Amino acid sequence: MTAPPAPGMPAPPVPAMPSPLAHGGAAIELDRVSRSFGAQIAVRAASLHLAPGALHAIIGENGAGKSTLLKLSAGVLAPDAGIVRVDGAALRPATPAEAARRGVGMVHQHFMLVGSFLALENVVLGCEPVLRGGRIDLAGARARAGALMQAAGLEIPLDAITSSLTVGERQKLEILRVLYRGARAILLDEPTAVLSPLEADALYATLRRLVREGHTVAVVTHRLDEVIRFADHVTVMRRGQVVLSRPTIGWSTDAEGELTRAIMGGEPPPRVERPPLPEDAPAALEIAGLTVAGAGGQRLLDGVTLTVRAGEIAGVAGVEGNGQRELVRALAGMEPRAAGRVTAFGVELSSWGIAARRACLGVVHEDRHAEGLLLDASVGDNLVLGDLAALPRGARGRDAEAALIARRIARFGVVPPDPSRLAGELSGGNQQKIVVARALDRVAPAAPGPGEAAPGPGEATRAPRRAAAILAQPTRGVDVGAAAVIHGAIAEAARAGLAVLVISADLGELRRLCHRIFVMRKGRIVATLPPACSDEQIGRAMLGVEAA
Ligand SMILES: Nc1ncnc2c1ncn2[C@@H]1O[C@H](COP(=O)(O)OP(=O)(O)OP(=O)(O)O)[C@@H](O)[C@H]1O
Repeated sequence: MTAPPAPGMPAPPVPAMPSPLAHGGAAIELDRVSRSFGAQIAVRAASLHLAPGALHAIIGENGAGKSTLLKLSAGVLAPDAGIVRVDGAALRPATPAEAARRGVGMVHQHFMLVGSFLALENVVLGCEPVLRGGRIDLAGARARAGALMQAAGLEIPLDAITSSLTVGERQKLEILRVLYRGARAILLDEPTAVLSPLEADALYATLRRLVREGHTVAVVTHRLDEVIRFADHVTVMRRGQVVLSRPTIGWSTDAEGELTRAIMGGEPPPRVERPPLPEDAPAALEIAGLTVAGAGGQRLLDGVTLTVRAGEIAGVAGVEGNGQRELVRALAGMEPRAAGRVTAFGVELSSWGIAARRACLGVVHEDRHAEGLLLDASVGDNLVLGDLAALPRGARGRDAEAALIARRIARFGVVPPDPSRLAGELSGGNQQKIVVARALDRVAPAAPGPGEAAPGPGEATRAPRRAAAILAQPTRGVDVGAAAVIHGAIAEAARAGLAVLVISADLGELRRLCHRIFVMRKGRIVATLPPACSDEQIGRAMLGVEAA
């Protein structure tokens, strides 16, 4: 046993514990790498060096080839031409297993976790430590995972069922999985798209810590403020090519403008502002006492009461998992356990079937894969899903359908503009454009379709008419240009007399677009704030913290 230091004597230095993180970083080099999918060239002769000890940001328009570039770096895809090298040696075979063996791990845009497993089981899945006799050494795995969490600054309840974790926790779990496999290079595809600003800051704190340990970190993102605040090096891709790769120091004072111009190859689009709200605008969407009980009887949505007027854009802010998903599902008629009243221009929706509800509300759910798209169906089919029966009788048929699809593709700039492609083959941002195009163009077409009349506020109707757009995370994963198009369409919907409810983790988006911001916490509306409020005010309401 060591004797305690004598009074007044300095304590002897504590020997530094070796970090449980794998040592050093893996240098990844892409040397004139190309990759096509059929006739589509996703990455074209791209060269890039991802150096250890630095955080690299990869940015660019939707469909520019960023995810493909990351997958090539992690052996998920093999290049058609060119070479991927890890620590100077070619990555052969180009498989995820070989990349992992060489210290490269990837966290995908859509998580790859088994929901019914414990978090710890997901950490060891595929590389389970086995005791003599064949039993899995969960105690050993827990100790190793715990040490890694501490070293990387991650907090994850390892004994929780994975499906009960928040999105932020699942994201951390994916990172822990990669570290557990000894990764020295971590490549993350749009990791912050699903995170609140606070969670995103915490993620970058972890990534910066890994960089300090000498790891290589690369992040694909659409959020330019993150690039400016956290990245050491930025690479811009356009149409499959690397068009710029440079350190982030030395930008002019307008770094965001410079990055936007590099991404778009031209001037950024003008910002969309909220349209004026007429003083006498009538109530269009009224929600009274909307409640959703969970399977265990707990209230996921707890008596939500709010009114959105015709022409108003109302925002909903909140830490993810505080009832936002249930609110959207209940409004869409998808929550059998929902109780309460929802009326559209005075007509109670529960008395109408799902088709009538769909004609009256355009809804975008937060998880486009689970609730928005048929990935194995064509882009065209996805763009008009649920709409064809609602077309006026004289306007049905193949030509009308093709015209509707073409209009939606053009209006929202879906790339490639080919209705026959499978939705699952489009880049994430272009998939997002499809779900937003379908919802918004249904209730607020750019120009009224054949036989359609634009909704005007006020008059009494027998059946519910187009009344509202409910949009959860409408610009998640889309580039600057596409976000401007979507914001423009939201403003048009409001000008056409619809009530618009935007649920978003992007507070800047809410403050710019909305006339009022509701804050949700534990299934309730806990505050209603003006758009001029600060992030701090919204943050305090989100967390239930009283003002000092
Ligand atoms: N599995 C696939 N099959 C067919 N085409 C694909 C496939 N994966 C990607 N592509 C195409 O390759 C191009 C680049 O896609 P990628 O996902 O790399 O873009 P991205 O820059 O990551 O876009 P986003 O920001 O929207 O996620 C797109 O045109 C896309 O449609």
